[in-house]
Amino acid sequence: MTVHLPSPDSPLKIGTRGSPLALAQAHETRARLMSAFDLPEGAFQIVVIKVTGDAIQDRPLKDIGGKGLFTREIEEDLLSGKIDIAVHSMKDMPTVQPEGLVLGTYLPREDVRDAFVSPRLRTLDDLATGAVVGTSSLRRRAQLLNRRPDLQVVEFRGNVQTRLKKLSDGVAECTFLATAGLNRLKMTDVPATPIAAEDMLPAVAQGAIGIERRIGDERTAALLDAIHHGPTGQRLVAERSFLLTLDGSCETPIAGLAELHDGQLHLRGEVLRPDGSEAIFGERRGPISDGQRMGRDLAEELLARAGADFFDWHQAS
Ligand SMILES: NCc1[nH]cc(CCC(=O)O)c1CC(=O)O
Repeated sequence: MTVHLPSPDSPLKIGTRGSPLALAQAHETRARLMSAFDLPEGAFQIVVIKVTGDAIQDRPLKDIGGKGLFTREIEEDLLSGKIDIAVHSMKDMPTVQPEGLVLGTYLPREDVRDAFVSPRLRTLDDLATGAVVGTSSLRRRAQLLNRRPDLQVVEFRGNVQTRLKKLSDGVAECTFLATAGLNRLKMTDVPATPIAAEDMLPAVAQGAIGIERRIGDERTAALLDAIHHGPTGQRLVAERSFLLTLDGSCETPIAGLAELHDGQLHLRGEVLRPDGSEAIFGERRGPISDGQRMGRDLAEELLARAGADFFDWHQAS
């Protein structure tokens, strides 16, 4: 099939949020497309889309709309044709896309691990009894409190600089960031140490960039085919199937990680009570092509072990 290539006269419009990480991811996507088809930069137009979530920095995400909040407006521009592709952090993406859109192209995954960020300390074990830690992530909060019920968790939002300033001001002893974000932003001077997945299982799809397009836009489909990273796709199929079956609202602390070893898929998953009082972990190993079934199967196991009242708390408020 001949690919109808974009050109400066008919550029491919790449939609993205305006945060430094989102821009870095859009630039990486453009660079991969340029080299796959030997195209000039002018064949692409990066369109920055202002989204509500970025403008609201002072309230917890879950209070202003949660997952989907950062993507809904971008998806509207994709559907209307203002942009041709949307580049996303897969961690922030709902498991189901709006009618008319497909999200199935992935760039090679970055480091999946969370990072322990502190100007003074190196690891979780360095935290004194009762130490104050900063995070707004329900998952990280629950995982931390599960291991260390003595810790005090305070809300921490904002960009990396804001958070580092809060740490140096003594607001908290440490915070947590995805290592992938730090790497993609080349923030080598941030005092961050990766945390093993065994100690803090990452969020589903952490470190993965996904590219969304309109169904039926065959020119774009052919372009994206050339930069798709198959192994990342196989891992994400299992992780997102796990998440879909758990029907995780943004208020349920969920972690999940699929890895490929010796031609096999290894999927680990965890659900927690928000206060960390209980964590339920499970895993599966199987053929790579069984990822979707394994994700569903593991989620069903965790749901059964959790029991009906495990998720009740979030209807109470
Ligand atoms: N929820 C925000 C978000 N979405 C993606 C990343 C980092 C990059 C990634 O995981 O792909 C982050 C920041 C963080 O968790 O530190």
